[in-house]
Amino acid sequence: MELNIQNVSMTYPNGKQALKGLGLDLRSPSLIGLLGPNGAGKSTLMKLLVAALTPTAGTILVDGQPLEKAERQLKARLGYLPQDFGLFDELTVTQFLDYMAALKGLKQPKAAIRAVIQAVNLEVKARVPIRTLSGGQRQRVGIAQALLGDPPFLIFDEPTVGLDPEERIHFRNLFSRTAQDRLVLLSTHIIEDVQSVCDQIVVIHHGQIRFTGTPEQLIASAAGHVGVFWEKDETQEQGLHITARVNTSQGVRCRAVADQLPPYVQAEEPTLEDAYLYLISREAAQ
Ligand SMILES: Nc1ncnc2c1ncn2[C@@H]1O[C@H](COP(=O)(O)OP(=O)(O)OP(=O)(O)O)[C@@H](O)[C@H]1O
Repeated sequence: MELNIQNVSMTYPNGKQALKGLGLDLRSPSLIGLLGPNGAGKSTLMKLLVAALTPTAGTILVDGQPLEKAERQLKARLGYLPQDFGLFDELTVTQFLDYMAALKGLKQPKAAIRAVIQAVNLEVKARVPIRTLSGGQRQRVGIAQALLGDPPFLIFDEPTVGLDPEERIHFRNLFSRTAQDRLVLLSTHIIEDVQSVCDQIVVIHHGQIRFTGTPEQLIASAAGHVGVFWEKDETQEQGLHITARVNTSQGVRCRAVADQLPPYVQAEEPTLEDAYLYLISREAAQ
């Protein structure tokens, strides 16, 4: 499965330009992490990819065919978890998935439902009403419906928002297993979500793509731009973007990113989070 996004722009009817001349090629198998601050344009891009919105300029190709012509084929091969996903609270998990299976036109709904309930580890909740589930369990139902029918292309928009760390780890493992033979696009602003599982990262900011590559490449791009120092006075922060500050018994220890580190900052190996913050802070400064 291959998606080519060519010079795509999206301006909402109120005049807000959410995406500006985006270009991106996505190919399976891959687990792609789409990172960006709030309002960067991540959800807009995902809505374009599932044909819930039409771009105001540019082209999206699905296996070489324009999306508007391939829309039906795309939807038949797509599992989508939108950011605001409404569940039918009075239905049980199984009843809801049965309904979704019917919408998807699945031939063997029972076996498919059993498989996805197992995949998201919700066997014990299969027969209880959705209204009784915790936030994490509801999110698992959302993921289960996206997985129904084993689609080769999956889009998850902020799937781990509101989950506790243990649930997030469970999801990461699930995504990584899922992506072995598919194209999975995962949008998030939680770096740990992409760090351990994504083979590709796309950073989007102010409606434009600022980086595409592997996590290692993003980390390498920040080498020499990350460091730590003991804060003596606040003027030291000038020209730096402080990413962490810890009060210790010996004083305040700061971590910072900058184009050029001043002599009192001791360089450190960047983490993925440092590299992401460095990229975003540079954009903000421009
Ligand atoms: N229906 C809409 N009408 C007008 N403007 C919109 C609409 N939807 C989104 N926007 C604006 O477009 C920009 C991009 O929004 P989008 O939801 O795609 O960002 P995002 O990266 O998904 O952010 P978040 O992480 O907060 O969900 C924002 O400035 C947002 O306010």
